[in-house]
Formats: sequence, C-alpha cells, structure tokens
Amino acid sequence: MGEVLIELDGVEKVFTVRRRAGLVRREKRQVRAVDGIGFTVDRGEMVGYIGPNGAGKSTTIKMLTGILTPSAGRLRVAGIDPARERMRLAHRMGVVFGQRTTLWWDLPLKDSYGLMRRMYRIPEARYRANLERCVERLDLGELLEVPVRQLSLGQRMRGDIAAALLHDPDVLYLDEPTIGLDVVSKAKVRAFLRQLNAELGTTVLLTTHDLQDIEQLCERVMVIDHGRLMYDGPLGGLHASGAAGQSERTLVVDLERELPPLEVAGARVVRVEGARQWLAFPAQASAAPLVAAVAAGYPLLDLSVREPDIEEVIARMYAGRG
Ligand SMILES: Nc1ncnc2c1ncn2[C@@H]1O[C@H](COP(=O)(O)OP(=O)(O)OP(=O)(O)O)[C@@H](O)[C@H]1O
Repeated sequence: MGEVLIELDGVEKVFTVRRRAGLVRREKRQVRAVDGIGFTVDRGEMVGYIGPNGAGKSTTIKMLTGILTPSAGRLRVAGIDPARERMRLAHRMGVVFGQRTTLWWDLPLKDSYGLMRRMYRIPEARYRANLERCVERLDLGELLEVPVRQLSLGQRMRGDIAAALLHDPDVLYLDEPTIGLDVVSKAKVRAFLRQLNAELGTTVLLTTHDLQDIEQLCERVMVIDHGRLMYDGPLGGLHASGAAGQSERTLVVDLERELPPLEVAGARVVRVEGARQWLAFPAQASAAPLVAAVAAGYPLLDLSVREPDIEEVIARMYAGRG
C-alpha cells in the first residue's frame, strides 16, 4: 500500500434548483449530483474517472479542487481540505480542462507561463527546468512566441498541460484532455502523460469519454453513474463485472448484394449498411452454428466476429441500471 493522496468518504453534493411551476409559483428541486462516494487514490496512481453525461464527474473534480464545497462527507487531498484551504491546495495540484483554456488568450504562450511563475512564486531554477522539460517533451519550442488564440486545439492542449505542471503539482486533474484532438495529438498527449507519471510519479485523475485514453493510460478505472460509484478496479475487470454476463458479440457479414435483414436463429440484426450486416449474439454462445446458418442460407462473401468492446460493456452497465 502506498501513501494515500486523495481520500473521499461518504461525499455528497446536493444542488437546489428552482424552477417555474406555474405563473407565479416556483418549485425547489434537489439534484443529488454526487450521492455518497468513497475512494482513495495512492500517490503515483493514474486513475480513470468515467461515466455518462450528468453522472457527477465534474462535480467530484470541482470538490477535489475546492471550487465546490461538499454537502456531506469527508474529503482530503494531500491532507488538505480543499474547500477550506483552496489556495494552499492550488500549489499542490494542476488542472486541465479540455474544453477551455487557463492560458491568456492574447498572450504568447511563454508570457502565460511567466505569469504562472509569478502567481505560484515558482523558484527560477525550478521553473526553468520544468519549462524546458515540458517544451521538449510536448514539442512546444516553435509555439512559445505564438499567441494562444492562434494555436490549434492540439497545440493549445499541450500548452495547457505544460502550464498545469510548471509548479510541480503532486496531483494532476485532467478533464477530457484529448477531446477534439486529431490522432497524432492524442498520441502525443498520452505519451507525455505516461512519461510524466512514470518519471515524476505525478498522480493523475482523468475524466474522459475516450476509452482509449483509459486503455492506454490507466490501470484502474472508476465508473460513476447517478452520483454513485458503480465500479472501481482494473479496466479488464469491467468485462467480468456483472455487465459482461449479458454482453454480446457481433457477427459482421459481407453479402454479395444488399438484402433485407437476415433471419438467423440465435442472433438479431442490429445494423445494415449496404451489403454489410451486423448480427448480435450472446457473448458466451459459439459463433460456429451462426456462421454455418448464414453460409447455408445467404450469398456470403466474408465475415468476422467482433468481441464486445469496453464501450459496449459500459453502455450496458448503464442501461442495466435503468
Ligand atoms: N451548479 C449546479 N446547479 C444545479 N445542478 C447542477 C450543477 N452542477 C451540476 N449539476 C447537476 O448535477 C448532475 C451532475 O453533473 P456533472 O456536471 O457533475 O456531471 P458529469 O458527469 O461531469 O457530466 P458531463 O460528462 O456531461 O460533464 C447533473 O444532473 C447536473 O445537471
């Protein structure tokens, strides 16, 4: 067991929303965005925090960074109560939001970094070393003189990640760090994060809708839904966690020509695109009889079997809860 860096116990966040319930009457309604969550993250872990829209991910991150105060429960980051000592915590953490930048829009990248240096009172030598490292590893050399508004999304994201790391944070929160990035930029960002974690031992909590981020970066994943923790463990275990029992494999069939949906016992057509059809069947069933039935009954060119992917397993996990 390592050193516990992040600690949540019975954490809740309830929002009160007012809405019109007639011409004059207003109704108060309570939204339980986070509904009793507990977990710990050790120093040096890289954890994926995933769930569908509105699950409570951002609310959790906001409580961890001290932007929001929990309605109930206990929360500590590096021994600090975030909401009470937000400024002290700020020196220990970095935050990157994929959707918006913390950089100054009109300033060249390096001027933004200079402002960060003063804001966090980073000692000169340390600042230089960290900047140099980020510039090299994130390929920012050519971009330092460019105003942030002229950067592409991928460049801007790399610039933002560097900005979050200049003060050597213990923990880095990343909210959708690869959203909207092209394949090459995604790969660069992921490679950098892996390196950062391996070399400096920075703890990373990552929110994403891109399961490749999780597959390539996180040994542990937490799934949250309706404000509750539904799963906490290795990514591989998600397949086995209840949901996998009902999961399906897919037979992808290429026919000689377009046909109405095939009728094959034990499978159902879930998608048709021209002469290609997708047939779902229970994951634990053998594909052989299906293949035989398709080959016997239809003009078949080619076929392949797809294993259930994580996205599908997770989608089922959510669907199963209703
Ligand atoms: N300030 C607020 N006032 C009222 N309700 C809020 C507030 N912030 C969040 N909520 C509600 O709390 C729930 C959880 O929202 P949250 O943003 O944490 O979800 P999320 O998992 O981050 O979703 P997404 O993936 O869409 O960002 C939602 O129902 C949302 O509408």
